[in-house]
Amino acid sequence: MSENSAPTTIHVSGKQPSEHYDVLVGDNLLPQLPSILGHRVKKILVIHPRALRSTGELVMEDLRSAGYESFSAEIPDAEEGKHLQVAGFCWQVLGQNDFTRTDAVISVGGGAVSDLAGFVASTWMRGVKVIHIPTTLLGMVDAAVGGKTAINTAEGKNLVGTFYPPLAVLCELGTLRTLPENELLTGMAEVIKCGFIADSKILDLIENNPEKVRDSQSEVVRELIERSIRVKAEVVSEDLKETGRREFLNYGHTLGHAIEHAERYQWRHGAAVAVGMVFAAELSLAAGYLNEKTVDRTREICASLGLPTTYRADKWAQLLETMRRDKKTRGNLLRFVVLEEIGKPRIYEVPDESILFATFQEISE
Ligand SMILES: NC(=O)c1ccc[n+]([C@@H]2O[C@H](COP(=O)([O-])OP(=O)(O)OC[C@H]3O[C@@H](n4cnc5c(N)ncnc54)[C@H](O)[C@@H]3O)[C@@H](O)[C@H]2O)c1
Ligand SMILES: O=C(O)C(=O)C[C@@H](O)[C@H](O)[C@H](O)COP(=O)(O)O
Ligand SMILES: [Zn+2]
Repeated sequence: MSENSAPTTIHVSGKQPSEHYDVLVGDNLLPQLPSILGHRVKKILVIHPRALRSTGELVMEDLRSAGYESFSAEIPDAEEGKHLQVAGFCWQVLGQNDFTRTDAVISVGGGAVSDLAGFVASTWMRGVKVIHIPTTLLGMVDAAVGGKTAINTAEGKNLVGTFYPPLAVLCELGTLRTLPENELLTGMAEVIKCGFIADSKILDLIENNPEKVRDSQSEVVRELIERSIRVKAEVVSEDLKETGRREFLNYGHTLGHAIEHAERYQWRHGAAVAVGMVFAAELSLAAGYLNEKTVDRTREICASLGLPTTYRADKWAQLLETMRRDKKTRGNLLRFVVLEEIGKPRIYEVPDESILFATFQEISE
């Protein structure tokens, strides 16, 4: 793919002016930062993990040459970064450097970084601007878009957070060059999710391009990124605060988050979501909505990318306990996103927990 191909702009809208922003996908997007930030911003905190130190420095150099005062906060890697203490460290850096309400935060990293940085920006002085520069596939197609921010607590994943739309999202495709293959493939789980809940062309593209789908710089991966962002942008533009349709983006996540918690976050989010999607497809079948062919397709497409499709049988009691704290739960009522058919998700209110256990037998080893 040419490094100079024109960027694609996908607009996210909302009820308030602050809920409108662009997601840019392409190469050499950093020069656009000053026009996005505007002239009132003076100081910028760049939040990144150690693995993205050199990319963070590049961003800071660009900002300095554009006249901004820039600072960095290097945070622990991956899920270790989504902790209250890490947010506290970032608030300290903002405080010690006299950041005011007109200053800004930029995240450089995967979904763990944009979740944490978004949370920090939304709470510092009750909200300063944030721009996300996602450097993983998963960050580009999902985490950096849509305004959900989060940290974990001992009891579960993403239990504390805010809805806080960014000022912009810059998906620099070149940053994916250094992404390990496992990160690219686990990110594909969220792409597959978009395929099942909204855009079946995504599934065709993955099935028909087994090699290109593993090449982060291929046209196929770019198309998958853009299609997935469009799915997410469309949903969150209508329902930022998850009062309805946004719950569909949680397909595969009820069990997925419980697996991440059971594994003490040693599994990647996308890997856990892959198992969660197979479970959700089986539950859709057990509930009488979905056909067996689509369940098989779910298993096959995940397996074709090396994503897990089964989980430990002995963990059921722990998983069920954690799922009771899922954000879709209402009182004692567990609620799952299921499919009627591809592109037609719906909510299933679990009438009797025995159906969950029976479904788990279909995916446990
Ligand atoms: N807010 C949302 O809407 C939303 C949506 C989906 C997922 N999430 C969250 O996102 C997180 C998962 O995101 P993720 O899969 O990006 O994981 P991650 O942020 O943990 O990054 C995965 C790994 O890739 C490394 N990395 C990142 N970019 C790299 C690059 N360009 N080159 C080399 N290494 C690189 C990171 O250092 C890390 O070790 C989870 O915490 C999940 O809950 C949030
Ligand atoms: O954006 C959303 O809404 C999603 O559900 C997207 C998910 O892929 C993502 O993992 C999200 O962080 C899960 O949110 P949560 O509310 O279940 O914590
Ligand atoms: Zn997710």
